[in-house]
Amino acid sequence: MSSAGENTYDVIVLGGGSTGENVADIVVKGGLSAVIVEAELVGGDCSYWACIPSKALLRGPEVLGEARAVRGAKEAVTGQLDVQETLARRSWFTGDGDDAGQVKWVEGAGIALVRGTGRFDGEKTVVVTGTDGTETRLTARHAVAVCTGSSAAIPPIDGLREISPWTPREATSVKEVPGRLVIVGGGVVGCEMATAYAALGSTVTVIEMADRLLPPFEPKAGEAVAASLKDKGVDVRTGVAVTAARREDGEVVITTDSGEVRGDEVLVAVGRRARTTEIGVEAFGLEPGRYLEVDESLQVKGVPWMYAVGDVNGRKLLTHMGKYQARQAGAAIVARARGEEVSLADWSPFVATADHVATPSVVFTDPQVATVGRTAAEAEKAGLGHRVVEYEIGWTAGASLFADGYQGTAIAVVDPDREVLLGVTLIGPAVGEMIHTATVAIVGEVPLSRLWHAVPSFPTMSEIWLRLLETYRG
Ligand SMILES: Cc1cc2nc3c(=O)[nH]c(=O)nc-3n(C[C@H](O)[C@H](O)[C@H](O)COP(=O)(O)OP(=O)(O)OC[C@H]3O[C@@H](n4cnc5c(N)ncnc54)[C@H](O)[C@@H]3O)c2cc1C
Ligand SMILES: NC(=O)c1ccc[n+]([C@@H]2O[C@H](COP(=O)([O-])OP(=O)(O)OC[C@H]3O[C@@H](n4cnc5c(N)ncnc54)[C@H](O)[C@@H]3O)[C@@H](O)[C@H]2O)c1
Repeated sequence: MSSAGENTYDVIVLGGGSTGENVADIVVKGGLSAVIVEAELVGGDCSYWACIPSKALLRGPEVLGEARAVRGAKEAVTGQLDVQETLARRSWFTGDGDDAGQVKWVEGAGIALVRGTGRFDGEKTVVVTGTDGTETRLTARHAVAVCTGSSAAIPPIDGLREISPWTPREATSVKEVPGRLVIVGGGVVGCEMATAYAALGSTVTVIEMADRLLPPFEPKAGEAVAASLKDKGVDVRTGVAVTAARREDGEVVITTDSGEVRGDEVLVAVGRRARTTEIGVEAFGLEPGRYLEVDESLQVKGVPWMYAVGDVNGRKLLTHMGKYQARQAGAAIVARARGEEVSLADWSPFVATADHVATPSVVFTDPQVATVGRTAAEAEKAGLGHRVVEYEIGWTAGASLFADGYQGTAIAVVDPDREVLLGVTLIGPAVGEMIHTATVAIVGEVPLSRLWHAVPSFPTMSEIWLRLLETYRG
């Protein structure tokens, strides 16, 4: 191996996904120098194999569904989804795997980039091995931010790994739609991909081991998504365990505790694993393959110069939360480099408090599921006093204008002592754009008595806020 370079930066960012890019940007804006080490594509999973391509695949069917739900417009929708154009639009968004645009952004932001696979080689030191075997040794003056993300988990099911199942990467970068797709896992990826592939023309089977789809969400969310998937011809099997998998005459055969399912491909969507297996964290007493445990400023416990930000710490596996953590960790790194005090109190500029109490997410199924904060079950588990308020979104004038026969539910979990929101779930078409209102109310701990003065415009779906408050008052 040759040694191509020896470089010192204030901060090394290991992994140039959406999280790593943001850590580097914040520390450079704070006056420090930073280098990003990236093994694959700058931009990471979100840009090429996750959020962006999956949402691009889902948007066309969603638009058609919205048009078909309005009398007068639906008569104009006489054709079917154009599958090739849908795939082409998806590929346009991912740049067909070319990260030149993001590299340009990195350069413009004043961040150095070293391509290759990084591994710790001593305190604050990372050795990067390029594809040609060249090694570059990088040293950090202040911090190394581990932003290596997560990869698809493959459960230890007899024969499954051997049949090279699809992971979300294959599902989101598909060039040819399979006739029959079996999806193992009815969580967020499973439900979104079932929605997309049903629209793209596949015959889809979803196998979920829990007793409902989207288990961590309010039960009505999984029920509504299951009903809609079934309407679209998807075979939804809940409470079913997969016991074995094999390929037979070009087919995949998935054996479950209640019979066999056959398909052309199988997508495994049962969650994620931390990408910490081969980065040398064992040298610092950390366990490879596990999520890195951090304090509220995203500093790795027991290793003060190391930060773990984004998916790799396992706190919230969402792009926007990784980027939020990046802003907080970046601010903490800059402050500590200046010798300034870093407050770990809730909501300080250096901590990721929203991870615990106000994480929003939108599942882009039909109907959409938009949530923030705690579900009723989570409030119960945390021992928090709570009252649940529900209202049918379709009863608002805004929703009834948005779609004929609009079906949807709003669920608010309220702290009855402080009279503030603990959590909100919205289930229905286009609710994703409404959830930020709830995020602001929860982060701001806005009392319901004050929220009463936040008057929603008529006739918009936001009228749901007034209805929820009226229902709470009784
Ligand atoms: C199908 C799917 C759809 C999703 N949709 C959404 C969505 O709509 N909204 C949302 O908020 N979230 C979504 N997510 C989750 C989201 O993709 C992740 O939370 C996000 O990508 C995490 O970003 P990250 O930067 O922490 O990790 P990553 O994006 O995984 O980036 C980590 C980077 O580190 C690099 N790396 C790893 N190891 C090394 C090493 N040793 N040396 C150098 N580089 C290394 C990798 O190559 C990678 O580029 C989705 C996930 C999936 C699977
Ligand atoms: N729109 C979004 O924001 C979005 C979209 C996709 C993914 N994501 C993120 O990516 C993460 C990973 O998504 P995911 O769907 O892979 O994980 P997930 O944790 O959301 O769902 C995995 C599902 O698989 C089930 N399961 C586990 N083992 C199984 C088995 N052996 N057989 C059958 N079912 C099994 C679980 O019960 C669970 O319902 C999500 O938690 C989310 O944070 C977000």
